[in-house]
Amino acid sequence: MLAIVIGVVIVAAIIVGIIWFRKSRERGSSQTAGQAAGAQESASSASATATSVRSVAKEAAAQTTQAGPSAEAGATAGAEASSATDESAEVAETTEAAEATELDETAAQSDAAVPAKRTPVVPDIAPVATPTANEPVALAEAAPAAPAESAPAPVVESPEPVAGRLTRLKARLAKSGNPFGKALFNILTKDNLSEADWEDVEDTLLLADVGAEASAQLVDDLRTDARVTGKSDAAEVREALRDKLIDLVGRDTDRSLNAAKPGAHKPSVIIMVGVNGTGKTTTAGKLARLFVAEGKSVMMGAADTFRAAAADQLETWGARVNVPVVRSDKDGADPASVAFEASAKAKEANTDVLIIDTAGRLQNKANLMDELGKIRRVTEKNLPVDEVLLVLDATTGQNGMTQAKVFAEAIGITGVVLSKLDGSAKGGIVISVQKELGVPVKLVGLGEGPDDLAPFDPEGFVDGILA
Ligand SMILES: Nc1nc2c(ncn2[C@@H]2O[C@H](COP(=O)(O)OP(=O)(O)OP(=O)(O)O)[C@@H](O)[C@H]2O)c(=O)[nH]1
Repeated sequence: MLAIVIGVVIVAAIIVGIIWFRKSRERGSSQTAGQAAGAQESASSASATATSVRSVAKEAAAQTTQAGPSAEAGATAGAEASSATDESAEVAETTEAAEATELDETAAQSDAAVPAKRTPVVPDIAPVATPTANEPVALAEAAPAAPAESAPAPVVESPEPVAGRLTRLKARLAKSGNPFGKALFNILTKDNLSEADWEDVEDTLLLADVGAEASAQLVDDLRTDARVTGKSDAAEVREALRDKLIDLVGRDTDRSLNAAKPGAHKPSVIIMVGVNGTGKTTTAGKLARLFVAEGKSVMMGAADTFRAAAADQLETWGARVNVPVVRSDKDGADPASVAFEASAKAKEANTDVLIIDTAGRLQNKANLMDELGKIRRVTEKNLPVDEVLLVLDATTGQNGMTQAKVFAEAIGITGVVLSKLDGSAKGGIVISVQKELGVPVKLVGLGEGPDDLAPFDPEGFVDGILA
């Protein structure tokens, strides 16, 4: 009996032991499962962070993809136009590209931090980020060099000093087929001048476009001068003739440009007028150089909107001596609006001189009056007009005189530029134009070279035509 009881107790103890062992095993495995779930959660959150960084990286990479071609376009535009807008666009695009690269690297680092979840995502990033991020960076590095290569700094010239220009050009004047003074001298040094010789003197003057009135006056003066009629030596005849010619040209006339006078307005405005083809644009360019040679600051206004190439021509002249040109990009724009803008800009920049080029091709006097009057009026809203220079082609002689009078009536001129005197046999126009228009010849054009414009000097001119 005792043995049976002991056996039952042992069996019960074994059963309790088994139950306890099982329960404790179950508790242990649920803890492990919880820990496993926690670990899984952290892994997912790390993965989420990585995914969000990647999505920023993707976005940046997408911007980079867009930035690629536009940066290229920007670089090209910058090279061609050196536009500030393009440059800043380029800078912005370049920054985006660099940021994209940076973000991409960050994303890659984050990925590296969660190797377990990274494997399926990496191929997503890699193909997008790598090629597109690198392209613009390469372009960005190349971009600053591009404008320097395609737009070399223009060479700025130093114009020839003004003093002595006419001396240099005197020889050209003598060779120009213009030495009517020399023809006169040859007649006047003959012995016993006959009436026919005096007629030859007058004809020579008329052919040289001295004008009827001035020619008759000169012949009278010479006939009464004992140094000429008294059959004295050649040197005396030459001296007498030289004196008379200088008097006729105007020995003491004030020929200085108003802009160069003490107390000139600043900016001092000069308007160039004249018939088409006389050399207005060329003279405006040469005149700018003349002022630059004197150390003055200059601006030009391209109000010749009639001839399409005139503004380009003026810009080329300006660029050579660093003189800015105000122009319209539209062909046939209102010349008065260009003059207005030019005078406003010159005033703002406080330049010493503003030179305004105008068109010469006007059908009739009413048109001319309207256009030139308007140019003058709108300019005067900003600045007073100190000078109106009429450019007269010396080769056209008396024909040009009629047109010159129309311009003088239309706008009122303060001086004449006699262009193309180097190729003219009609240098006498210097005398007749002054007599008929009542204004001095202030400048002469003696060639197509940039510095072939000189202040008119009566003695130098007479010496040139007597040589
Ligand atoms: N030989 C010589 N040629 C000159 C001189 N001045 C101007 N020219 C030439 O004359 C031609 C016409 O000059 P432009 O300046 O274009 O004439 P423009 O008056 O502005 O002409 P439009 O705009 O049509 O009214 C050009 O070939 C110039 O080189 C000069 O003093 N001597």
